[in-house]
Amino acid sequence: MYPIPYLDLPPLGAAAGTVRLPGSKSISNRLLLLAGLSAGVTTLVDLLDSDDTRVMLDALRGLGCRIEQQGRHTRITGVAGKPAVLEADFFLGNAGTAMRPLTAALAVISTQNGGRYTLSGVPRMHERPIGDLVDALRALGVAVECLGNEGYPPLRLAGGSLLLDAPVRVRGDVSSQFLTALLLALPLAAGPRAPTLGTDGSSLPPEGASPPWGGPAAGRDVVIEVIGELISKPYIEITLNLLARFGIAVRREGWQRFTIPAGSAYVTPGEVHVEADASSASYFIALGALAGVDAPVRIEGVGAASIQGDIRFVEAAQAMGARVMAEPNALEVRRGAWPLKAIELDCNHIPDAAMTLAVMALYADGPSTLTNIASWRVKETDRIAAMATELRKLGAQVEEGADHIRVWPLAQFKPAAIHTYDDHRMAMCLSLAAFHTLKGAAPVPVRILDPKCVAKTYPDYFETLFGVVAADAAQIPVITIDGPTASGKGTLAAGVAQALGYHTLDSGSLYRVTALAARRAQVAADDEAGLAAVARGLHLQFEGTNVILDGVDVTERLRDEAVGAMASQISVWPQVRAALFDLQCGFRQLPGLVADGRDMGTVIFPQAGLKVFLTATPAARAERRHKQLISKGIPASLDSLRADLEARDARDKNRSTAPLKPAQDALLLDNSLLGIEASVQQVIAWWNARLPFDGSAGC
Ligand SMILES: Nc1ncnc2c1ncn2[C@@H]1O[C@H](COP(=O)(O)OP(=O)(O)O)[C@@H](O)[C@H]1O
Ligand SMILES: Nc1ccn([C@H]2C[C@H](O)[C@@H](COP(=O)(O)OP(=O)(O)O)O2)c(=O)n1
Repeated sequence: MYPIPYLDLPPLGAAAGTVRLPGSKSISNRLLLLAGLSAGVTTLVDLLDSDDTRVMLDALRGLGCRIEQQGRHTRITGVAGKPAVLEADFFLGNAGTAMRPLTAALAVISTQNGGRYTLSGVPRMHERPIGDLVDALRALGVAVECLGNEGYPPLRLAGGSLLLDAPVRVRGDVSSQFLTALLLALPLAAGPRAPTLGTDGSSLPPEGASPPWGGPAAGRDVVIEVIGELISKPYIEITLNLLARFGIAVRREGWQRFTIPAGSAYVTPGEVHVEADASSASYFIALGALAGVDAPVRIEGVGAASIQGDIRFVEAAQAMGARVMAEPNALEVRRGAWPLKAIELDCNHIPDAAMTLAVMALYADGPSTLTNIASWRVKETDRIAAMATELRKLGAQVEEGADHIRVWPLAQFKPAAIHTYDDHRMAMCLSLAAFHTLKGAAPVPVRILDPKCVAKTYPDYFETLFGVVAADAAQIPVITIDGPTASGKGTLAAGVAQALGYHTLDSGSLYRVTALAARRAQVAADDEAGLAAVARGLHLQFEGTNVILDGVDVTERLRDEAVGAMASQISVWPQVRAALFDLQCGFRQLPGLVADGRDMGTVIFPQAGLKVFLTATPAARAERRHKQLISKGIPASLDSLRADLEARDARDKNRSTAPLKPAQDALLLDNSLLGIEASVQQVIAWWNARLPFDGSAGC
């Protein structure tokens, strides 16, 4: 995940490779609730790990479920429909898949155990309507109070008595999640009730409940009727499918009437595998259609056997020209028609994945129209408005209606800072606008603001994307920071890289590790050919900022002054420098690089977008190095450090190959009196001034 204010995507080219997607959010949260309501232990394999599932897990813990997580397995010990917790406040973030079903389940439970529960979320959650569910629950006899605006969370559930003689009626034309919520919760009311015993052993109704409080001993049929035309039917199919796996065989008459049979009780199936998220697959299906030119983009974890409605996004992508090969549990996607073919599509059956089509439409051969998408307006944000606004920033012509969007193709993209509205799908969809595969168009980058919003369903989305796309190396941004020893290059490079989500190259560590390996192999500091052979033969791995030599972490060893001194000596040899050239260039990877050393701007990355030459007075640098060593418990003398540092400066500056000197176009930064954070901010400001994004766009 990139927990940074913005992530810049350079122009992207071909895509190929395999992605393994995280588990489905819809399936994960439904399974969690069902497992929590069942008796006994349910093991969920490959459960999605995201904000929304964490919210649901926390709620289940709050109800008294035991949760154990180990590797790919999550074990949930359910409360058998009877949580002992009678009062609790649940904070559910912006997770609609937690808010709706938990509201229904806790409503029924509160009528049965006299419990008092409140459910709240982030401000956006309090703007997302839940009135249709509240109306249905009130008609059912539950005391539901809207604590803010009527028809919206936060809610208080305060018992009541269930009136089950007439069918429960719920609207189905705004969101199918209300029906899902009732289907998941009402088996609690259909099953046989064990009587509650008074202290004297007599059968008592729970406090606050009026008869009939428990229903007949054998249970009763619970009938749900849908008012209006039910939307997003595939999500109801998922709900029914998962209920069946927990032993609840709902009888369905068309899409209007659903009967939960008398005596129903949640029975854990033991272990359940969570299939990958079909909505998340849509970004990689689109990727294949846009950029799967030579080899396919292979998507594992979801395929033709999926129970998720969004798998039908495949048909939409095919209609736009994608070539898709579907296996039961995997998909392979390549570009077919190019440009893509414009479509006009009723997207009621794929509301979430359809957002991806709106961005694909930029690459089509005419205007594309997506209809029947009114539900977009009540999602994480008003997605029709948000999509129209952001596509227009890219330069596209967009028509927006109450329940449709029309997008015209774009010949030349504008660099844009894309707002994501705390909506994971906005971030993931709009990342596809970074592809520049249209003939004659100048490639431009895309800035995604608040990229961490993808954590809602796909925390590693961008890392996965970068794993399967290629970019022209010249398009991958590089910032170089050169300067003398102890000027703070490494510290500054790390700070800048962290702020931008970029990789780092500590080139000095490569000279240091060569020096260390040479010492071990007893190759002398003046044996140029021998040293170059050592450099070429290094077996290195990099784990974050740690350097692994021959399988051993040598990061700390590399900082020894003796190793540093030898590094300075051996770095004068042209053959050694040449031997390390390709290794250094290889660090230029998506989404960008901050490289520090002596010749980053002059020799290794002469085309870098920003070159900084960092200096500080010898006194300040000696002081810093002294502090650094003392803090690590390494004894050091300030005078000898300064003498050593000046000798090293002289050697680094005066060597004939790649001497230490500012590149002609480098910006000088003397940080003798400038703190670390201020130095980082200065470099970021210089960097942003060189980028084509509108600086006022929220970062
Ligand atoms: N701007 C600064 N002000 C004060 N101390 C700094 C500053 N930048 C870095 N330092 C400190 O100086 C020491 C040397 O920094 P380092 O990044 O290792 O230098 P280099 O990579 O140039 O050898 C570290 O202890 C670091 O925390
Ligand atoms: N790009 C580079 C990086 C380092 N070197 C050499 C010169 C330095 O004295 C050594 C060690 O570099 P390093 O950056 O780790 O050293 P300091 O932390 O600045 O003391 O390697 C180089 O010649 N070219």
